[in-house]
Amino acid sequence: MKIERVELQHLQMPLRFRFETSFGSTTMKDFILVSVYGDGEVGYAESVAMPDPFYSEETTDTVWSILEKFLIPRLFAHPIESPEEVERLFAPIRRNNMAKSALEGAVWDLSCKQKGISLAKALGGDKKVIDVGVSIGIEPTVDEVLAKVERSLGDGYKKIKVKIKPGFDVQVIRAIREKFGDDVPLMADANSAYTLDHLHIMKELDQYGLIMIEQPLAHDDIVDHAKLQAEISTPICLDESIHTAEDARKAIELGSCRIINIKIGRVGGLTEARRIHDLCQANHIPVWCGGMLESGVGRAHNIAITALPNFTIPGDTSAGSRYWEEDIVEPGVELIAPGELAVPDGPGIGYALNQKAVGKYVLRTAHFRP
Ligand SMILES: O=C(O)CCC(=O)c1ccccc1C(=O)O
Ligand SMILES: [Mg+2]
Repeated sequence: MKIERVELQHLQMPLRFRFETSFGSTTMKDFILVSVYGDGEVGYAESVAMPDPFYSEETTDTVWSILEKFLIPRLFAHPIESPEEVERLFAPIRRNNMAKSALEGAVWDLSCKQKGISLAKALGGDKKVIDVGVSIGIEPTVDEVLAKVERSLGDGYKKIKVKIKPGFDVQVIRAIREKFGDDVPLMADANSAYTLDHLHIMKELDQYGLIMIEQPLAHDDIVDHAKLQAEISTPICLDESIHTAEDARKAIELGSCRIINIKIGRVGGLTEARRIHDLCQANHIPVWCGGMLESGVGRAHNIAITALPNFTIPGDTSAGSRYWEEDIVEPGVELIAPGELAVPDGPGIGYALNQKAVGKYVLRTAHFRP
């Protein structure tokens, strides 16, 4: 593969809403856009690390640093035939999965554009349309959550995920069930806010027919999750605890979850994301694609991986206009029917960059050549 240069851009985009989870709240999306150039084409991807190390240990600045000091030099130093080889190239560097994923994803996009095939197809996905859901943050009041649920159901979203934390959990779920009924495909995401001491709350939540409870316990745990799963009938879904296919294998063996949320950035790239997908498929564990408030670039990558067959549960990749006044891709990532996104069939991610918008949001840029 011909790789001539790499560009890093640190972007800051204002969100249309304040997004709160059990670990913090944000009104600004801060990320690194990676562009890899070769043979007249450009591949794009974005890093999903946040400015603060609250969801994971990585931050926007650690991603920049690891890319600059280690990953980009390794990519330049070792010729590769295909994007599948990038993972092995980066393997000596421990963790830093979001940094790895940002560069690996841009190489995947570049490779697809050089070959003239879509990223979804290159990964082995053949869906033309994917079902998607929304992720609703913690709000100052239950009524504000209800208003967002109502709007999301109106847009036809196929899964409603609400964030919970101790003190803002059972009453939210109960209110949603009372107002919208038992048929709403509903789930809760705790972002590791609970321990086994909260078993009584988990047993209460267990009464509401949730599709799943996402990451109730510690971010680095799979043992207590197995104990909890044995106590409740609602499937547990792991997010923060799964960084590799090996993590997924162990969690499945232990019975720590019945569903896995795959985030390309959290697992270090598209190659590992697909490996986890395949492992889960072989073990009858359904998967779905999580979101990290991505710009259109990250959203396009999420759509491509969701085209794989074992992504049977609607993910968090909702329309770009929910998040942005002006996105950095053209056309915008928008619903083609209620709760449905199209899988582009153009080369690579299938969306073009809106350079004028990028120019509006960029804080710093750096260029790298072999
Ligand atoms: O709308 C989205 O992109 C999903 C948002 C979301 O749930 C999330 C956003 C940032 C960090 C962690 C999570 C999560 O899934 O836990
Ligand atoms: Mg989550």
